[in-house]
Amino acid sequence: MIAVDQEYAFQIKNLNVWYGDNQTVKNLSMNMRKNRVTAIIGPSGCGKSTLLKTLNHMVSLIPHTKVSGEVIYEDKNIYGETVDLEELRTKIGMVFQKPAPFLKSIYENVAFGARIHGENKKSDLDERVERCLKQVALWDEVKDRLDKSAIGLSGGQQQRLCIARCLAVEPNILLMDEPTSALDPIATLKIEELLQELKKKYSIVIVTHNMQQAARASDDTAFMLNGELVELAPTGALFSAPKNQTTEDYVMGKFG
Ligand SMILES: Nc1ncnc2c1ncn2[C@@H]1O[C@H](COP(=O)(O)OP(=O)(O)OP(=O)(O)O)[C@@H](O)[C@H]1O
Repeated sequence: MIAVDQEYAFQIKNLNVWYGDNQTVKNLSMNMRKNRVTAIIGPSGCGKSTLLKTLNHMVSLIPHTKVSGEVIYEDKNIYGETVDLEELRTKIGMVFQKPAPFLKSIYENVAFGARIHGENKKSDLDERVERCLKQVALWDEVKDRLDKSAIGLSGGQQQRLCIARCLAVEPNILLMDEPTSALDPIATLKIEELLQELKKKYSIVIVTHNMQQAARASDDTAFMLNGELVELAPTGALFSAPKNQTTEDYVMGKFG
């Protein structure tokens, strides 16, 4: 019987990930709180994205990958028990670095997710599309052009649309892999503001290169180095009074 703490969206225990012979996550244990934004920071190649991809089992789509240890989500170790991967990836949505809307209308990008969730009635679909676009603060900007191609939106709008598409399938977790790295500062701030709204309903894990972003937008921050977790702390504490000297050097910009 697994000890599940309801406070946490994920409990990770002794997690190891290998790509072939290259071990990229090393004996990593940490908990990620529900309805909080957890930021994962660390230098390029330290394993941030790999860690994120273990959380929705995406890592197992990559050939020659091996995972050991536990990721407990809800009441299951998703690496120890049979899990319905389709359902898992519905409940744990993912937003990528480069916004990649479908080559469809704005409406269809969101309705697509809703249909997967089994919604087919036009009035219900309309209602859900509107609700999701409002959740990402995009509705007012697009309500008069819902039938126009999503590709005509700005990068920041496209990224908010991709988040709305995730929300349409009713996840409870959002994983974000450097969601603002392709965006300008204003669009970036909009997404960061959005996170503060979304965390009321969802648990969010964000990988970021941008330490200011972690400091501004997250509640907890995990600092990784060479596949290991160096330090996990409430964000204010990690940046102002890190316990570990290596964390301090990193957040002071001395390396990375
Ligand atoms: N599909 C893959 N196949 C083989 N090796 C991989 C694969 N993806 C990542 N790696 C390797 O695993 C290590 C960790 O990569 P990962 O992308 O998780 O790091 P990261 O901290 O997110 O890096 P970045 O900040 O540059 O995106 C790197 O050495 C990388 O080259």
